[in-house]
Amino acid sequence: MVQSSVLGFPRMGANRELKKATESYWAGKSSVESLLETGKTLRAAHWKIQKDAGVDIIPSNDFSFYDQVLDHIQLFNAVPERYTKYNLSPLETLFAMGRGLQRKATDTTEAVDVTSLEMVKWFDSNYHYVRPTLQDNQTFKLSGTKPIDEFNEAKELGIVTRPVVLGPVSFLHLGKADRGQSVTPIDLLDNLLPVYEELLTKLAEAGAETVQIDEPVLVLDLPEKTKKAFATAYSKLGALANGPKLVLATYFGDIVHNIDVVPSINHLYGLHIDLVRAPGQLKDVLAAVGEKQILSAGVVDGRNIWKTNFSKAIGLVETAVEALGADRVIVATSSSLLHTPHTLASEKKLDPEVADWFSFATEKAKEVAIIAKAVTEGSDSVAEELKANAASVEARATSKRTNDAAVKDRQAAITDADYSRKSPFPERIAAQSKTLNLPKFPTTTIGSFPQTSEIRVQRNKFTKGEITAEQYEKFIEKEIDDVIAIQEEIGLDVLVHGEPERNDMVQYFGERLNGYVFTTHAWVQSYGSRCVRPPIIVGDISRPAPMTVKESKYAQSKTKKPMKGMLTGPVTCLRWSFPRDDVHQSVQAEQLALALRDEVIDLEKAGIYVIQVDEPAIREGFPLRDGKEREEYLKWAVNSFKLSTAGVEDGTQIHSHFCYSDFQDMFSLISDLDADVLSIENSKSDAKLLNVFKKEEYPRHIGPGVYDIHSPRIPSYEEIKNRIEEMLVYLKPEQLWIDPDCGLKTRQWTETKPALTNLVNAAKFFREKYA
Ligand SMILES: CN1c2c(nc(N)[nH]c2=O)NC[C@@H]1CNc1ccc(C(=O)N[C@@H](CCC(=O)N[C@@H](CCC(=O)N[C@@H](CCC(=O)O)C(=O)O)C(=O)O)C(=O)O)cc1
Ligand SMILES: N[C@@H](CCS)C(=O)O
Ligand SMILES: [Zn+2]
Repeated sequence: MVQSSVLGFPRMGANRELKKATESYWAGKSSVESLLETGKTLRAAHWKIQKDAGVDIIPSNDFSFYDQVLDHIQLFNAVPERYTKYNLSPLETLFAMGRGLQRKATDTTEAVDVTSLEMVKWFDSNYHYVRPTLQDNQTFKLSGTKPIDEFNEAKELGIVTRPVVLGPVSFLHLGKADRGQSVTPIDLLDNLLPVYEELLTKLAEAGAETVQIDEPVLVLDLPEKTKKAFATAYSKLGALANGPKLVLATYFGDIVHNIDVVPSINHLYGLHIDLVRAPGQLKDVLAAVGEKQILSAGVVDGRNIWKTNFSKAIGLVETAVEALGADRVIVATSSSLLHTPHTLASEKKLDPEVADWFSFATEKAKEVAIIAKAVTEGSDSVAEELKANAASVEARATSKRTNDAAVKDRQAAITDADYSRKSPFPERIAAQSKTLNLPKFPTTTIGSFPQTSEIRVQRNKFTKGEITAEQYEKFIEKEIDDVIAIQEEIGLDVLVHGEPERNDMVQYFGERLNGYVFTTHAWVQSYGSRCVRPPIIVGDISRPAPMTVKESKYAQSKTKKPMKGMLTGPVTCLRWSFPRDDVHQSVQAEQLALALRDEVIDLEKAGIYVIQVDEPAIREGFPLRDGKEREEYLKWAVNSFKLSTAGVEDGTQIHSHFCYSDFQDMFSLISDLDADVLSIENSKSDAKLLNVFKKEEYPRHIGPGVYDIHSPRIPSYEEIKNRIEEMLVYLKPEQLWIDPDCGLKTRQWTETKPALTNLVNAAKFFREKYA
């Protein structure tokens, strides 16, 4: 019999209960017991959803109060000493690593001041994990029981789950040496394996027959040493006297380039592959799996919201069954469903025509069960479901909503000249110096200011029709007035309007563009307690009207300082939406670029002479593996940015922003964007990363973020000054801008004002030093 399985379920809850409980606990408004109880309730609810959907193999330990990789850091006692020295509780330590902790001394406790660990993109997704940060003399110890406790918790509810554990090779490969340390993480494998042996044995003792061990790094280009580590690790973990059966899970790509690793793991019970992202790997993998090994076929997309095409999925599964037999095939989600929203049932406002095309986590759980049944018992056993699915797939393929001839005509008329600014950078910056008249070390922020609960409440009232458009507009104008006054008081040079009118930097644009639909409840975790509600691209994209001009123009009218217009770039709009799967991403990016080009030109016409086009997702879109796909991506991603920005005069300054600094393998892309000013994340990474800008003699302006905005802690004046000093080793004073490393929407004003005051004072120090 073909079984069905889910690799992981979203943990926030249908109404983001986990986010609300966590933030309430952080704010001191509710107890730790109440937070733990919410976690328990959600886990039970999610197991039940999957059981009711008919899923045979249900995961546990996919839940986390912050991030699953961070859980493993704590589970293996790989917590740096700067966190353990405060004797915090395990949960407090977890959150301190995730988001930093700054706490004044009390009568009974000492003061705490510690920054967070680095947070990085989970492969090419908009989910962020906390990076294992390792020491030269790193030791590991099993120091917790979370996977076992959660397995037992489900068992008590009558559900025998398959625990999910991040594999040792991925844990180490995704980690890094701590600042000042030089360890190559994979060299720590021998130290780490005994901890896995103990953990797996304990899981088996608790009754876990099978464990899903995630090794997603197998889809990457791996150094030889890392590839060999698979054999070392799994010859031990797959042969434990009393260990569980292991299903090694890979996702987000194919493993064909690492197929020589497969023989070293084909004594394991099973192997999971992502057949949504890489259906072409099936043949090679079938030929390489072990004689008795199970293949878990990931045919239901864990990364997007489109209904599975049953006919295609069944075809793939049947190919596997023909080769291996029904008992050796599992129908699965392609990856964890963490990246999909909870349930389509919450969407009461979606047009039924398009709602019928979607499937969220709860519906996807049903899909794996239906596909498994179709293959096991024959299509007659699920005839109704197959018929409805085929009708839905056909309706989408032929819908008028997907095609707009005017958009296609405009794309066809694009010329080479549309991609280039009028003059090269030296002439542009000379013109910009005249229009903008900025000091050395100009200061700015990245766009958003705190999204206070007042802002959210007013927006919510407006959405529900409880206040009029005029009342809402007045409220937004007042917010803009306030942030301008604050920025002028602090002494920033290039101001922003603060983005109070935006729910999210992508959703906001999605709601204003043709070709998109948006949801009311389809939240997806981005990091920690933060969630996004990606809009959905269903058809060709165009801009019916200006999207940001009113607010930017208003803001500029309220200050003599330059006001920066603020847009989200085409690649980021694409990647942080749920994209179409029937049209290449480059086509969708080009359509977005044309819409944004019109917006950029309209902003300039309205008197906005600094325009930032954010492209934080351009890095995560970079294909995971070296090769042709990367070359193609570099071309279309750069072109779409240039198409959106190149329509302005020389004196208009184009900024771009990326909240990461991992440039080594894509410096050409950064440079080719031809933005006048770049602001990048640099606060958590080693300033040496800037070396690439020095080495490549980067000619334009750059603002490497001087502090980490993801943490509530306030950076001191000295700290920022030291950071700038470090940057000046790599960058010329005349090219350096001073800014935080991302927008301030997630921060409180009590954190923002002192942090920016310290930032401006630090810039003034260098202005005098280099006067
Ligand atoms: C910069 N980043 C972003 C990423 N992706 C995006 N799509 N957007 C980003 O900004 N990726 C990388 C980084 C880091 N990631 C994030 C992700 C999310 C946030 C964030 O602050 N999220 C907010 C939600 C933002 C939002 O859409 N808010 C809406 C709805 C607010 C709401 O909850 N309303 C309530 C009712 C109102 C009330 O009474 O309070 C409700 O619906 O129940 C809005 O503002 O209108 C979050 O809170 O998680 C930051 C960085
Ligand atoms: N302008 C956006 C960029 C975030 S990446 C903001 O400030 O929130
Ligand atoms: Zn950012």
